[in-house]
Amino acid sequence: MLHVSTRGEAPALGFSDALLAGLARDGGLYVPQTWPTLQPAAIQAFSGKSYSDVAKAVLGPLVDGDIPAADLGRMIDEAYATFRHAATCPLAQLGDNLFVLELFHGPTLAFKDVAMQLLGRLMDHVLKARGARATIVGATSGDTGSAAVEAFKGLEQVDVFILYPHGRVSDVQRRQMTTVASPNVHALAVEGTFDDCQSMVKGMFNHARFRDELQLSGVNSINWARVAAQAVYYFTAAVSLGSPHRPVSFSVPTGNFGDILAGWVAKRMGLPIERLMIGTNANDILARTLSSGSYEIKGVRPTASPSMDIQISSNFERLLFEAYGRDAGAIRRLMANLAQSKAFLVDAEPLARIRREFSAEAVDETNVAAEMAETFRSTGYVLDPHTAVGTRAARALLRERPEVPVVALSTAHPAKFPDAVERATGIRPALPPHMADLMERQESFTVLPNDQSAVERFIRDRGRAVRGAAA
Ligand SMILES: Cc1ncc(COP(=O)(O)O)c(C=O)c1O
Ligand SMILES: N[C@@H](CCOP(=O)(O)O)C(=O)O
Repeated sequence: MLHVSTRGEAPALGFSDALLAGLARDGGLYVPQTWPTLQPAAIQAFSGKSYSDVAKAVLGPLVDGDIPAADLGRMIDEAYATFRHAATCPLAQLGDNLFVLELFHGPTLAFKDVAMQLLGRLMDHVLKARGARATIVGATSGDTGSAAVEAFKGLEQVDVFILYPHGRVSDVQRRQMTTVASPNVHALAVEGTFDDCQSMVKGMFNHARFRDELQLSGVNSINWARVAAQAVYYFTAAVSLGSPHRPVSFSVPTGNFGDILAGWVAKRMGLPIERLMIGTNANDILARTLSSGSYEIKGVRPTASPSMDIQISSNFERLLFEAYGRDAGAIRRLMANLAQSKAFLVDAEPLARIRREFSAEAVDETNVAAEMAETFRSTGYVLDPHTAVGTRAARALLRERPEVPVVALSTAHPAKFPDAVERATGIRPALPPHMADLMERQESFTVLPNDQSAVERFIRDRGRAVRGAAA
């Protein structure tokens, strides 16, 4: 199976090449040329299976033999053996037809581990098979970075550079990135926002000489393999609630749109998902876009859910590509408008298509705190502030269709955001034992200006120094 770019001007690539490429050479994002589908009987057969076995069945047709099935299966088993829960991603019930899908039982306590534990193994496997090396650059608002550092630390084939917004991630998130004493891992505190970090990463991919010289690779959800791996938990959750015979809706705390796009992919592959609810925090660009059709960047506001303090939702481009009937020219036009005037207008027909499958709800800071407090008071369950956006938005779906179960994705463990959780609930959640000494560990990071050439210079010098030392 080949993968095509949403902008239509980059070479079509197989799964392994798309995995290493990250961003397409025309600035677009890779998607499979066609969507494989799973028949209802195959989906029903997931009932009672382990998370790893469902992952093999869902990812098999997406990888399509590009990595031998036995190797893929072994890497899937190893990736999910790192999770601390027997079900990998268990469901908990908060109320009538309201469920939370706990995606935070991996090593760094956020949903990113689900894909990243596999991605690290896949990349290492492909690079070793080719006798190649890669320089991974990633932008993070806190969680992708920690998951990437954990998944790639100590690997011989890669140097990892993670850009995060200086002073805008939680202490736990920062320390997860800055206390890993591994020579191939570099935490870069950029004097800017997450959006600045993300556009610098995209800028590096679009700088052909730098990209080729350093053999750049990406671990953000611009990398198709990230989204593919995240589609799996929609299947496990829906099947445990009676799918494919019973439709289920999902509510997803959303920033870069990768997680909810994975739900759309699961639906495209045959999972009967009724609605996909985009939950945003006060950075509500996607909620505004769904209601008005106008995607308009207004500047980021810091919130209690910092990982979602994002304006440029990269993966929305993949949805637009589908909503425009895979018209890459239309996507190039929208993205050129975005680059030029920080806005674009979604045309009426594609907007209607998006609205047929997606709803959106913006949850402001008062309601995020109220959701954490009320949920704790009524159920004893402690939500992290990102998950609270998802459950609050889920309640809006339930008001419309109380008979359809809604699964809110729980994207982070509350201990990653102890200050916000304590303010809302009075409870200060403890870190799990494997991270108990996190606050005492020695930190190492470099502060860099919000300037692509300065960051490129650092990466070029440091990558070379590391490779020199290893030689
Ligand atoms: C804890 C948490 N929740 C939600 C999100 C939003 O997910 P996405 O960027 O895939 O929309 C993020 C960041 O990606 C996150 O770290
Ligand atoms: N919230 C994310 C932002 C990056 O998202 P990604 O899914 O595209 O990697 C983070 O925690 O870094």
